[in-house]
Amino acid sequence: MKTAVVGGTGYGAVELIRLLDKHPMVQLESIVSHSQSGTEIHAVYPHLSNIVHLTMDEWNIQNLHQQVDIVFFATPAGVSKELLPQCREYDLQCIDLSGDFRLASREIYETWYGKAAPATAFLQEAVYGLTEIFAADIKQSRLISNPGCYPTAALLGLIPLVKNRLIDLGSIIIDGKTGVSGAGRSVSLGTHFSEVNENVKAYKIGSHQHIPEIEQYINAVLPEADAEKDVKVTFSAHLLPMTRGIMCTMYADLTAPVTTAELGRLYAQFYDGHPFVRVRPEGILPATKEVCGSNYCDIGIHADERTGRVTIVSVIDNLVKGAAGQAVQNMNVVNGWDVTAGLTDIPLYP
Ligand SMILES: NC(=O)C1=CN([C@@H]2O[C@H](COP(=O)(O)OP(=O)(O)OC[C@H]3O[C@@H](n4cnc5c(N)ncnc54)[C@H](OP(=O)(O)O)[C@@H]3O)[C@@H](O)[C@H]2O)C=CC1
Ligand SMILES: CC(=O)N[C@@H](CCC(=O)OP(=O)(O)O)C(=O)O
Repeated sequence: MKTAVVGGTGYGAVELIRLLDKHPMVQLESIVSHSQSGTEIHAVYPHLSNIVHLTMDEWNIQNLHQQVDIVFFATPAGVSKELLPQCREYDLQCIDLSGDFRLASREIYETWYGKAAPATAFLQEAVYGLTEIFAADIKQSRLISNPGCYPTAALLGLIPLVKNRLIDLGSIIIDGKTGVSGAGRSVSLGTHFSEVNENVKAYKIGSHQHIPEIEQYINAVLPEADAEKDVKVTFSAHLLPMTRGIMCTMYADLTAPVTTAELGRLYAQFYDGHPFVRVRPEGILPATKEVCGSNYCDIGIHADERTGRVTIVSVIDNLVKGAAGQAVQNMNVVNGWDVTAGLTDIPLYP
C-alpha cells in the first residue's frame, strides 16, 4: 500500500519516514509540506541523503487521493481537523498524531487546546490508537487518533491496576518527564540549549492538554463496578536535558495488600501476547535509554507494603511508541499485518 506523511519537515514526520522506509508492506509515496513543498526532503534532513528520494508536495487532496491509500498527519493541533475530513471523503485510511481527534467532547478540547474543535461526526468516527488496549476497535476503523506521548506511557502503566480494581481511583498521581524532541522541531525560548542543559523544569502544571486525555481513557476502561466513577488524575510534566524519552513515575493507594511479585505476575499476564510492552522483573526498573529508538514501552512496578501504595515506572521513546511507532503499529492492526511489521528495531543503546 502507498502512504503519505503530512507535516513533512517536523520530528514526528521524519520519524515516520524512517519507519515507513523499511516497512515491508508499504511504500512512502508522498511527503506533504506546508512550508517547503518543492524541496527535496534530504535538503532539510541530510541524514536521508541517498536513501529517501522524494521532493515534498503541497497539500492537494485531488492528487493525493489518487496516489496513496494511507495518510499520516504529523501536524500541530488544529491542522488535521481541517485536512483529514478531505481524506475521509475519499475513504483514505487516516492516522493522526496530533491531539485533534483524541477527546470525545468538543468543549473539553476547546478548553484544553484553546482552539475550535473538529466536527462531532469526525470525533465520533475516530478510534483512540492505544494499540494494546483498543486493537479490536482500531481494526474496524479508518480514522485512528494516535495517543499523546505522556498518555501512552501513563495509560499502559495504569490500566492493568484500574481494570483489576487494585487502586483507589481518587489517588492517582503521574509524574512525567520528557526529552526536548517532545516539543517538536521549531525553536522556542523554553527549549533552546542553555535553557534546557543542566536543568530540570516543571511545566503546564494543572493545564497540560494530556490531563483530560488520560482521564478520558481511564474512564473508558473502568470495570463495571466502577463505571459510574469520574476519575481525575494529578499529572505533572517536567522537561529534562535529553533528546528522546519519556518516563512516567506513577503513584496510587492500593485497595488490597498485594506484593510486588503478585503485581509483576498480573502485568505479565495482562500484556501477554503484546510484544511491545515489556514488564521488568521484581526489583528492576526501566530507564529511557532502554527503549530509545524503539517501539517498546517498558514497565517496572513496586508495591510498598509499608505505605500501602504502588509505584509504577513506565518508559517510552516519545517519537516512537509515543508517536510514529505507535502510528505504524496501528496501521499494521488496521490492515491485518503482523503488529511488529517494520518495528523490530533493537533499542539504540547506549
Ligand atoms: N514530538 C513528539 O514527541 C510528539 C508529537 N506529537 C504530536 O505530533 C504532531 C507533530 O509533532 P512534531 O513533529 O513533534 O512537531 P514539529 O513542530 O516538529 O512538526 C510539525 C510540522 O507540521 C507542519 N506545520 C506547522 N504548522 C503548520 C500549519 N499551520 N499547517 C500545516 N502544517 C503545519 C510543519 O511542517 P511542514 O511545514 O513541512 O508541513 C512542522 O514542521 C503534533 O501535533 C504533536 O503534538 C504527539 C506525540 C509525540
Ligand atoms: C517537551 C514538550 O513540550 N512536550 C509536549 C508534548 C506534547 C505532544 O506531543 O503533543 P500532543 O498534544 O499532540 O500530544 C508537551 O508536553 O506539551
